[in-house]
Amino acid sequence: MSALLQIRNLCKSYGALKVTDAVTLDIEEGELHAIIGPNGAGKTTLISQLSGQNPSDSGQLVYQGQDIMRLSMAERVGRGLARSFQITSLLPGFTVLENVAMAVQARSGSSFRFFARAANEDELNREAMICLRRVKLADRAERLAGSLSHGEQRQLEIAVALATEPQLLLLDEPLAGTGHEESAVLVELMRGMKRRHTVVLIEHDMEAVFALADRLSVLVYGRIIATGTPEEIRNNPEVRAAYLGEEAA
Ligand SMILES: Nc1ncnc2c1ncn2[C@@H]1O[C@H](COP(=O)(O)OP(=O)(O)OP(=O)(O)O)[C@@H](O)[C@H]1O
Repeated sequence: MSALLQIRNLCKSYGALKVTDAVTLDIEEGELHAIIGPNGAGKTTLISQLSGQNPSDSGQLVYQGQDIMRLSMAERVGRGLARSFQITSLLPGFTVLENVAMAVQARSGSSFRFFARAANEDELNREAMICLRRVKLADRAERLAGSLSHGEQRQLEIAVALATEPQLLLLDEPLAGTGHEESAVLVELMRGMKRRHTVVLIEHDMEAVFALADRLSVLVYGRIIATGTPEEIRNNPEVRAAYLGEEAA
């Protein structure tokens, strides 16, 4: 069976700087695949190329057997490939529930036009509450998004992404800036998402990455130098030399 997402020779340069250098990788259905690498290795750029936010110079992206290279970000979301957006894309003056309900509506598009207005709103809120329960934020539904703690805002970002019903979810540093307790909540949440969603995760917290990932790829200067299980990556001499060092032993 072919992979859910096939990445072939994907490239991206900024002027003379080759940020994504012929990346070839298969993302298998149901796996949590972490992409790790030093600062500036090109991880965020790669995720942006997968989501369609950032156009690629060349290469191939085949999702569910179809070429998606030329599809816009919205079209990719429509096919089930979504990125969790940074906190800056949350609407701080709207409630937590409203933030998620808007994402449900964006995904559902015209299918809600046939409902009467009140029924439409009830249905949107009902679906939004399901997403909030999944990220353990149901009790914050009526709070303004801007009043949430940093960790809760990261949970909300994930709820907004889940509202688009993604099959493949791209998560860019969901633990960044979170404290110990907040990060434990988010790790549990990601563990709960495994299997149900295929996840590509970028994360610097190696403890979390090695605990969660089914497979990892190591990106250095825009090139994938290794892909394997946590055990294989931990014991790979090239990876240890280039990135993990002795601390991951
Ligand atoms: N819009 C841009 N214009 C020019 N250079 C860019 C642009 N975006 C990223 N870069 C450069 O591309 C390289 C890769 O950046 P990127 O943010 O993808 O790396 P990263 O692995 O996600 O880093 P970090 O772990 O620090 O978040 C860096 O050298 C960065 O300065």
